[in-house]
Amino acid sequence: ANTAQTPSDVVSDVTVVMGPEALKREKRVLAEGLATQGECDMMLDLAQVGVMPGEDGPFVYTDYESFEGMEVIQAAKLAQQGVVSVDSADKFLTLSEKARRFVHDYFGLQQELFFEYTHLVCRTAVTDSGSGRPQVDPSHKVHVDRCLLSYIDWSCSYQTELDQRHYSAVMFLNDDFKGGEFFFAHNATHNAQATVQPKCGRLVAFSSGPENPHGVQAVLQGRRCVLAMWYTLDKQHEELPRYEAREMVDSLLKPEGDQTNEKLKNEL
Ligand SMILES: O=C(O)CCC(=O)C(=O)O
Ligand SMILES: [Fe+2]
Repeated sequence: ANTAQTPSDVVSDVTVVMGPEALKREKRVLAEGLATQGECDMMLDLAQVGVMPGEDGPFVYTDYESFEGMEVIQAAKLAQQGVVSVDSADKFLTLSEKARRFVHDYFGLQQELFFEYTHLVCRTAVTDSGSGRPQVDPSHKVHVDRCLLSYIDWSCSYQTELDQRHYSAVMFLNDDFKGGEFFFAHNATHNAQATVQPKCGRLVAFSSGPENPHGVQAVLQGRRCVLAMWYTLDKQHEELPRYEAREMVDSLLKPEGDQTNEKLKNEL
């Protein structure tokens, strides 16, 4: 089994717990240690305050869950407004950056790997759904991140708004909910081929193409939050608002003392 230490020097506290053998395919990895409990709690607090209703359409839609997500720029703006802590917006950026570096190093990429989209996402079970939920009603149907998967012949059609996605990663933030397992699917069925239990600091990463159909089992109780990330090798599709978010957060993080000194200098 691929249980070797991470090849990454940069992300040294991360351990690979499942490789291609256990996960049944190349270009799949499960790692732990991407975030501490304290860091997960900060992300959960951020999600609690600021997640906006999602507009993610039919793939995530089920009547039995609500789906909400927040982008890094939204977190930075909320920090600026004093609605969320600057530290949590900063953590959103640094945790996702840590994940990106791990994915880049683990898959041995020679080229730079850019963020394409970063999303803090929660799926919450409707509390009064009772036993009405259909037997097969996943939180997120089997899909491929890079193309549109046909449920008739399992072919993948490439669409301009998706096909720049080259790698995907999901950092789990909590486990206090029922259901919500992540799974890789067999190519031509919805059945799980390898299942991953969400847990704070755990990261599943994979190449985004048709070799990696995957989904999320129904969240039956509680709220499941993750940091979902898509990366691209194509700089043209880089997630530019990250730079703006980083600048905003950096200026908010500047110690008070510095500003006072600036003021003093100006007054002298
Ligand atoms: O939340 C997860 O575990 C995976 C979500 C996912 O596959 C997606 O949003 O594309
Ligand atoms: Fe996905």
